[in-house]
Amino acid sequence: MNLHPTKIPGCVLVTPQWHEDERGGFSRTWDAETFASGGMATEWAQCSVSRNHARGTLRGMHFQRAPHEEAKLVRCTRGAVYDVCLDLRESSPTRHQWVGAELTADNGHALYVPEGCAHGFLTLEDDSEVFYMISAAYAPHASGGVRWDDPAFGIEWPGEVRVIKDRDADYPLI
Ligand SMILES: Cc1cn([C@H]2C[C@H](O)[C@@H](COP(=O)(O)OP(=O)(O)O[C@H]3O[C@H](C)C(=O)[C@H](O)[C@H]3O)O2)c(=O)[nH]c1=O
Repeated sequence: MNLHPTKIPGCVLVTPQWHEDERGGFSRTWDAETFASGGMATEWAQCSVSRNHARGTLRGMHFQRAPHEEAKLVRCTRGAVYDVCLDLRESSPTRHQWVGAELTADNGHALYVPEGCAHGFLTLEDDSEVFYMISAAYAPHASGGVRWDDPAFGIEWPGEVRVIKDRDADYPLI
């Protein structure tokens, strides 16, 4: 497993280090010691999965309000998604900046989204599935969101948004 810091402090691309033999390959996807060395979550409160029927499905941009902020390790376990971390931390030097990564079942890449950032993804294939490891218990009353297409952020999505929940489409512009 390799950690690749991004321009957003605390947001890390995690890539597999395959141990291959005639059967295939094996790679670590998370371990407490490595994540601790990177200042990342070493405990998880829940794991969740998101299934998406169609290419062009957008979920996001979601965050959890204090004291229920979530750190997330997000990976695509079927198909492909374009995953985005958006920095909303008041004191961050990269506030309102974003990073994106193509996560696919084939590449095995994962994006670590630190607390205080919003997260969202656009599916790039039909029947794409996303697996989350999340550092805090689900707190629906603390959920919030910002617009995927807010010009204040300028997120460059690599495809048409064809399916989006009204709740997500109707978040106010900041
Ligand atoms: C997030 C969540 C949802 N739910 C239930 C609540 C609803 O009945 C149903 C769908 O919830 P929602 O529409 O909020 O799911 P998404 O739009 O995929 O939300 C997620 O999408 C973005 C991209 C994220 O990063 C978060 O993981 C999360 O906000 O699952 C739960 O029971 N537990 C949970 O942790």
